[in-house]
Amino acid sequence: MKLPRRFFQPLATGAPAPFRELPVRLERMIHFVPPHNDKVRARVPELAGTVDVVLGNLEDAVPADQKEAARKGFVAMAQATDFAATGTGLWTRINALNSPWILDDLFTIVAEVGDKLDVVMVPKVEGPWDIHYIDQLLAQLEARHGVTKPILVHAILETAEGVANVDAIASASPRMHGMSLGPADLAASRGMKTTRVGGGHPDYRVIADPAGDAPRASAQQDLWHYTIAKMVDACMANGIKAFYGPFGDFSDGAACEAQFRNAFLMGCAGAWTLHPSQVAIAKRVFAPDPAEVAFAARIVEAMPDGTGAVMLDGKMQDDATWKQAKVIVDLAKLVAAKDPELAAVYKLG
Ligand SMILES: CC(=O)SCCNC(=O)CCNC(=O)[C@H](O)C(C)(C)COP(=O)(O)OP(=O)(O)OC[C@H]1O[C@@H](n2cnc3c(N)ncnc32)[C@H](O)[C@@H]1OP(=O)(O)O
Ligand SMILES: CC(=O)C(=O)O
Ligand SMILES: [Mg+2]
Repeated sequence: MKLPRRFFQPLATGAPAPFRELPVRLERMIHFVPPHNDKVRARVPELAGTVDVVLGNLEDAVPADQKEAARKGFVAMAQATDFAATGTGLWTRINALNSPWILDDLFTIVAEVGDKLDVVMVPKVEGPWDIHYIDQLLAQLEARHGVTKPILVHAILETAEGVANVDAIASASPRMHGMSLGPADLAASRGMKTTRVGGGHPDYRVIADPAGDAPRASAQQDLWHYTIAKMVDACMANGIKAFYGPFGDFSDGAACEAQFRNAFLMGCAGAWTLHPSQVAIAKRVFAPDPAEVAFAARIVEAMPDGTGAVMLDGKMQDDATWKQAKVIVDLAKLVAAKDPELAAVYKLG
């Protein structure tokens, strides 16, 4: 374990000091772009104003013979658009630590566009040692290329070993931005019997006790509940953010919305969008319900210093519900600052 006083020291001479607190940003969706696809990449300047984060994906879903094209495409798209002008995050997902591509990914991207990059997403993180490696390497590259803003790290939770080490991953470095569930690789790593990318499974259910000859009620359960809860606790305990990952069935918007909403209610800040049709779903889900915002605002107003006990509509409010209300009101303010339509609905001062 590193000494507490050394935790926030830069890991290379000339590298920027790590953030003490994460920058406050609205990240309802991390929109995946395949940078080797010229047609999709050409849309990025227009897309950037409509999503909270644009991520250039270099890992899975990019064929091995297109890895170099994806890397070059990412550099081109990062150079072509002023993401900061619209408050849009620019992220990349690099290849895995054991792949032949990761060094070229980081060496090229930090050299070419390190000053524009907000977050590096690292796949298949198994334990804190993976984060320490990336942390050190990024510091060396930041120093070499004069990058002045620290590049953050986001881990994908997608192996059984990673889940076992989730707390240690979350606290591995002040560079940690957050974590996303990777349901496809995680299912494979765990030996789960599903070919789906996220979402439920019709055979994962509970069944009511028999009651005579009546048909027994049965309901599908959420395969990801345990992992999301564990990830949210690890992230929030360490002041970083949790995200649902991808939902692979683009044809089933309702199921995507239900899965995203469960994650939102459980504490996640956002989810991945792989297809344009999922952006509107994420916008709908990862903004608080206007009726909840109105009630939360009444709680905050009724308890100006956040202490005591009051009754609102027959419901007891105290210091704890004030904190719950603050979560909702603070998020609504963040959303309102970016979305004039919701700002008009929320009517927050
Ligand atoms: C398990 C994991 O690791 S998940 C993360 C890895 N996976 C990814 O990153 C996949 C990202 N998404 C994609 O690459 C694409 O959506 C694909 C290849 C899966 C499907 O693409 P298509 O077959 O073109 O889908 P579809 O025809 O429905 O697309 C409709 C339009 O949206 C565009 N589009 C599709 N995906 C995207 C995207 N992610 N961003 C922007 N535009 C997109 C298409 O180019 C198409 O444009 P057009 O109407 O002008 O022709
Ligand atoms: C998100 C991801 O990479 C996975 O599900 O495997
Ligand atoms: Mg994966």
